[in-house]
Amino acid sequence: MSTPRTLFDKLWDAHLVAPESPEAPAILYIDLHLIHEVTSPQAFAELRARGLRPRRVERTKATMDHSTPTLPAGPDGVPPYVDAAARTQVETLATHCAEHGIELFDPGAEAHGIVHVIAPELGLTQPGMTIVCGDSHTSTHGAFGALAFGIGTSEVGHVLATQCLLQRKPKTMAVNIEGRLAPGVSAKDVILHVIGRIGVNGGTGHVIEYRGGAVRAMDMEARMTLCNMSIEAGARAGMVAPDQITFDWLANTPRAPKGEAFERAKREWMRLSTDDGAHFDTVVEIDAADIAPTVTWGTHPGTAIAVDAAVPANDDPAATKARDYMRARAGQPMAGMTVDVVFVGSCTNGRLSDLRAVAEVLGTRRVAPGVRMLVVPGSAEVKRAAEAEGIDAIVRAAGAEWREPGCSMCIGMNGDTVAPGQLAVSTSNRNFEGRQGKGARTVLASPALAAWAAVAGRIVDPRVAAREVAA
Ligand SMILES: CC(C)[C@H](C(=O)O)[C@@H](O)C(=O)O
Ligand code: SF4
Repeated sequence: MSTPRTLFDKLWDAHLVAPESPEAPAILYIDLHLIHEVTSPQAFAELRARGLRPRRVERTKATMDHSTPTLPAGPDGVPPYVDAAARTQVETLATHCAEHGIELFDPGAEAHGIVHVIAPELGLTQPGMTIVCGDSHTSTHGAFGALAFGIGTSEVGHVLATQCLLQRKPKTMAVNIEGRLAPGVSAKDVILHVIGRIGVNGGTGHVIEYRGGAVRAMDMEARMTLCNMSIEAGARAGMVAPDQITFDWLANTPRAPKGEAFERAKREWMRLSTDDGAHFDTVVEIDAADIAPTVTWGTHPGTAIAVDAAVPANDDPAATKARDYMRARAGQPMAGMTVDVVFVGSCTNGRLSDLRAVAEVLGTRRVAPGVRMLVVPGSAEVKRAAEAEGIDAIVRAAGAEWREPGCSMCIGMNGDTVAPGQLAVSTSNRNFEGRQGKGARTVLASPALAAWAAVAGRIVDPRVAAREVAA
């Protein structure tokens, strides 16, 4: 009998061009290379300087998302870029794609939006693949049982030129989430809880496999939310073994194999799970029943606590600094904090199920006076599907802004920013100082919690809010 292997081991072995040695990292074959406007310009410049051309253009797909405006183009047809640099960045990618024959999903295309939203919905992301992108949240694609991770700009150039990547073999971590999630607890609460437990460096050097009954019960969008934030725990990648839920999703995507080819692929995909008895370097056990609606109090995602908890009172310098920046008092309950902005969107929570959760809370309610709420679908497809259900109408009637797809206020590169000192409840993945704008204070949360915060004008426990409404 051969040694039992983890899902990660199987993917690693299947893509190994040359194993690692003490002198050199392993060489891995890359099945899908996603590129966007922020981390590709220097890579293309490097190629040109060396007289090289992309090796496998059909395995390279491009999109624009970070610097693209979320307001429609003016009468001149030019999108309202925040500045000339943003426009140049976007136009440079278009030029590079045209020059090399790389398929580009630009705002003019039917399919466009955030790279980690469009690749799965197109079916470009498939189980068993190695997927890289010059973007840390590439871990999202691991939800399909792919080995997917972010790479640096010089590596983008390397992959463009060779379709291969130099990598040291990471360690493996199992995060077992057993039991059932309580009502009102979503995948976002789960991943915030996990990061709160293991810390922002807890996954360093590891590839995480999320396992257990609570994960198996999640739909694909929830699994993507889970894998998306693996990087915020320091992990190289996150993954979930593919199953019938994965195959059903893929069957409805335009680029997945069709007919007999799909059945053949599915037979291969079904082998992509961790063998019984396979060894993980690190194992973390989580009881799903322990997970509450979760928020962050500080300036990194590891500061996740239950929404009914209080800002910790520990007096180490980092905590003091974070409390000062957040203008939060030690011992202050999270619930009740005044909210200025609510952002719903990003590659973490900008999918249809997320917008449905928001619409369900909003219903016929209105955003509290003085609160600005921005709802940004993750892709054109998400936007179309949401509009077909009337979600845009609910959002607008509530007094919130309904935008074009893109990264938007997750990172603020396109001009959608939070003003200095304002507190934003955000469904995105990073609450670093200045992330959403200079001096902006970010509280990470699920879509449902964000929507309740918009309605109340303060942070509220969605369980309490739902109970009060029902009473
Ligand atoms: C701009 C890009 C390189 C960056 C990343 O790598 O993740 C961004 O997407 C982010 O979320 O901070
Ligand atoms: S939505 Fe946010 S996290 Fe995702 S790729 Fe864009 S900037 Fe990065």
